[in-house]
Amino acid sequence: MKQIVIITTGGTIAMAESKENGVKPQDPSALQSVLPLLAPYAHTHMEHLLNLPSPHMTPNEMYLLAKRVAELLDQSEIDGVVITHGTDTLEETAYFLDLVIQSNKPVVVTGAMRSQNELGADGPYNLVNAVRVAAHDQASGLGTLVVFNDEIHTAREVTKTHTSNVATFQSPSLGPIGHLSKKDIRFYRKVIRKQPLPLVKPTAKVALIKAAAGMDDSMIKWAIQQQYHGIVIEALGLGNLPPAMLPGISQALKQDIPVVLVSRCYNGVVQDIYAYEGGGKQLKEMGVIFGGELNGQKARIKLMLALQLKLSIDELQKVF
Ligand SMILES: NC(=O)C[C@H](N)C(=O)O
Repeated sequence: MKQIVIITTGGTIAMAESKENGVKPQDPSALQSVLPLLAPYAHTHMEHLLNLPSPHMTPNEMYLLAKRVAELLDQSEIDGVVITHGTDTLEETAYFLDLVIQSNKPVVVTGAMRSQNELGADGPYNLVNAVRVAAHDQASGLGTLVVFNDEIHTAREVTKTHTSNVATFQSPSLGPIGHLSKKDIRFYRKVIRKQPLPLVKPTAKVALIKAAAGMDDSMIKWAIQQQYHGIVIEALGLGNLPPAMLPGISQALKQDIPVVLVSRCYNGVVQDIYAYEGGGKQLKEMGVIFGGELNGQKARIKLMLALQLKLSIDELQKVF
């Protein structure tokens, strides 16, 4: 039987609801009540690393978590790691791990939409499924996975799509890479992993700005004044911006602040196709980095990590 370590970090899966006080964190040891349910699938051990609502997670906690995951996976007797996490920033932590963990052993992130004492609590079920996936031979070499509501998603593609539904995690462009049924687990496609980035403490400040009709460059200029080290812009459609945002972008680039462009559309990649003012062609010529299929919050995590490498704009474009 495989040996899987479960690291708890907080989130609704570690919370309970009271009628007077709403949903709040609990003693994380309550999660250990799930351990007997895991016995048919793997030998498990639980470590309580953090007990945070996931809006309190920062890149520093992501780094501490990644270091612990890497340390555990280096041990030959450990076959995989499962992490329980709040769902609000789960995709950011999962993607952070995906970018920095070198090991091919399974890393699976899960959580819950309903806390421990709510009707239909999904935490225990998701945790059992996460351990089932982490103990599965085909889960190796796929990067960090997110297991939720009977589905297996890659950290690169998955995003939280619903404020409350238990089917909140979706991979809009490509769908899940696998499904769990009562009897088995099916994987449907392979994953092409990129070269991992170094596991370093991310100290760079990266702003995330969403474009909208009629916006100007005041937020970009504010980010420059506040000495942000990088800026991610969620652009319109295929990768286009209102012209009034461009002077701020030029200023950022002149001051060697990289600007990464992704789309506010949740499907597809950004490309330099449109040739009108503010269109992708002009942005590319200015030196804006195109962030492919990533959403804004993930491009921000990647830029934070990539900035530590002190790369040129051209080299940064290759990383993206
Ligand atoms: N379902 C959840 O876990 C949401 C919670 N607010 C969190 O992210 O910690």
